Amino acid sequence: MNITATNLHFSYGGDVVLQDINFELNEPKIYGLLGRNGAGKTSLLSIIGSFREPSSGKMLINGEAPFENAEIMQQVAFLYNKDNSGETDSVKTLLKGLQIYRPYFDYEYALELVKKFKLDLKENLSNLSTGKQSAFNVIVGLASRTPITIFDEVYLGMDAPARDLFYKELLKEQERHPRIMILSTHLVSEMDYLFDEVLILKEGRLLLHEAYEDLLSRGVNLIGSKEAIDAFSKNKEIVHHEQLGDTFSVTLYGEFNDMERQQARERGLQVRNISLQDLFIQLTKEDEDNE
Ligand SMILES: Nc1ncnc2c1ncn2[C@@H]1O[C@H](COP(=O)(O)OP(=O)(O)OP(=O)(O)O)[C@@H](O)[C@H]1O
Repeated sequence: MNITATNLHFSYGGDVVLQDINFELNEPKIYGLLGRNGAGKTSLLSIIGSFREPSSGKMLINGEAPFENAEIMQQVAFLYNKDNSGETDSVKTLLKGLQIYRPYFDYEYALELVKKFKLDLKENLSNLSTGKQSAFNVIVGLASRTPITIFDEVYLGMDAPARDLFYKELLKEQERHPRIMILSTHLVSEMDYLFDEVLILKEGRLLLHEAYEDLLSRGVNLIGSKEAIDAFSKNKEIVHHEQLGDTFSVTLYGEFNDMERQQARERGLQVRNISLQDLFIQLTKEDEDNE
């Protein structure tokens, strides 16, 4: 399977929500889609999930536009925090029903997960707690085994042990049945270890798309004297800087190789790699956050 976005734009009425988005996801990997509130994550995922159409440009799945495309829709599961208040069916009835239109759905596996997440099969979905309804979405996404599975912040209602269970199941599933999994989140520090690749949206634009390992090696924090820091941040992208008394600290984004690290240490600088969460915060900072 592959997902390709080319010069994709999307607006709600007159409001531009996504601008000039270009990327290709073509391997069965776990992709983390990060962005601050309102960055456009749900809008982008709903286009992949056949819920919406781009205003211009293209979103193609295996070369075809997903919108109202029945064949493609069977290959994609888009899970989000749905309002289930009108739902009158039990968990069991709903899971059984999914077998009809989800060709890869594994009912036995769904039952296994129901036990693990401690859901009551006979209970109406609408009567479950918020966290258990989120767990239901997680179960549907995992057991659907669709070649493209999208979780749009479904785990937000779940408590920490339940989220942990989800992450573990996700990794096991990915090993057994590799697929394109896209997870949107702002729980970056909790989920970063899951990601093979990371996409960051900022104000409707794709800021970056990189392998997680590469991304981590690009974020470096230097602490020390102004002179030494200035020398080492020349020609680098400075994403954050601050002064604490006589000590300066900068966060750089870009190649910072072993030799440069060694030289920086020799000049008395502390050199630290930064976490994806820190990098995310620095890269998606708005101008007013710096004031
Ligand atoms: N149904 C809608 N009608 C009009 N504007 C909308 C609608 N849904 C979203 N938007 C706007 O689109 C922009 C992007 O929203 P979107 O939900 O895609 O962002 P997000 O990154 O998923 O945010 P969050 O992390 O808060 O869920 C926002 O400015 C939002 O106000």
